[in-house]
Amino acid sequence: MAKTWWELQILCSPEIEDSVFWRLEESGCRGTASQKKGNLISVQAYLPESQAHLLDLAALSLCFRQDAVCLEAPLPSLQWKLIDEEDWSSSWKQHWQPQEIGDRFLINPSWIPAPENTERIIIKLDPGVAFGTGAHATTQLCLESLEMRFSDIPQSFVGSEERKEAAVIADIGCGSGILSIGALLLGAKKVYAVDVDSLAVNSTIENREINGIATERLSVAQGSIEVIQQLLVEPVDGIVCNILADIIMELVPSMSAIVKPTTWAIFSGILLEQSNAVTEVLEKNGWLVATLWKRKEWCCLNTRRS
Ligand SMILES: C[S@@+](CC[C@H](N)C(=O)[O-])C[C@H]1O[C@@H](n2cnc3c(N)ncnc32)[C@H](O)[C@@H]1O
Repeated sequence: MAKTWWELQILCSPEIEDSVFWRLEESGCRGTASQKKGNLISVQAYLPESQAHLLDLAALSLCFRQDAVCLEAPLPSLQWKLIDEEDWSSSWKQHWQPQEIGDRFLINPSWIPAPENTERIIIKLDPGVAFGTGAHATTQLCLESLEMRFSDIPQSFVGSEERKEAAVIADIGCGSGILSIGALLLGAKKVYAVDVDSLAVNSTIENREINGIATERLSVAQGSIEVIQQLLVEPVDGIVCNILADIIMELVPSMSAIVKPTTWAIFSGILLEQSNAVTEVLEKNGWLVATLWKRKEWCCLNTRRS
């Protein structure tokens, strides 16, 4: 049976854009994108009809309004309508534009010609319904951390074995595959990408093809760390894991099975107020938090084995 989606359109002030994204993410929305509309931000998101009733949408609208009141921002508006599967991707595509991230990346929607006169590394993406367009702070922090890992040795890592030798990487919660592809384009030798969501797995496979990456360099499978463990010949050199804090804390103990003494890891998807709890779990499991990078209310922990 054809799937139907709620198309949500939120018109809000820039101060609450991030909390709107956060609420949408928590509600299971996919394909979230935003664009400027005068002084306001228009945020578009999609939710499978089966996952939300009208009352849920009304509750979501109330949350947006409460957030705005807390932040003393103008009240946002939320409109919704039902659309068919065929319409949702074409509708969403109009709202997503190329975006520069960090010093080196340009995320280019696959249906827009990529610029030729750029020195940036171009990641071509059609995330479909998977998370990972690069619009979210948590993804940006990971891409920037990967840039750092693959750049010349920053002072703080002099003497360590981290950086370019870190060639085999695990991407846990790959979504659209944006981080896997970013790591490979920066010079990683091989990435093992996993996601519990089959739609994300399909999206990563599709984006692997769009970017002309050889199948053997990007292995994609449905599942989580246990799947990587089965596929691995030897421990990984690096891990990227952009999932919510609660899930990260659950997964950390089983990561020990895929690492070696020099493995580094980038953990993102963590709200600032959750960073202490995550750090505690990491330290108990043999990780040392080297740096905490923050953007808006999110943070990303750059770690290595202690
Ligand atoms: C926030 S998205 C990150 C997507 C992409 N890596 C990025 O950085 O934009 C988190 C992804 O983790 C997946 N996920 C959630 N729990 C997971 C688990 N236990 N193991 C593997 N993947 C998981 C979700 O399906 C989702 O695609």
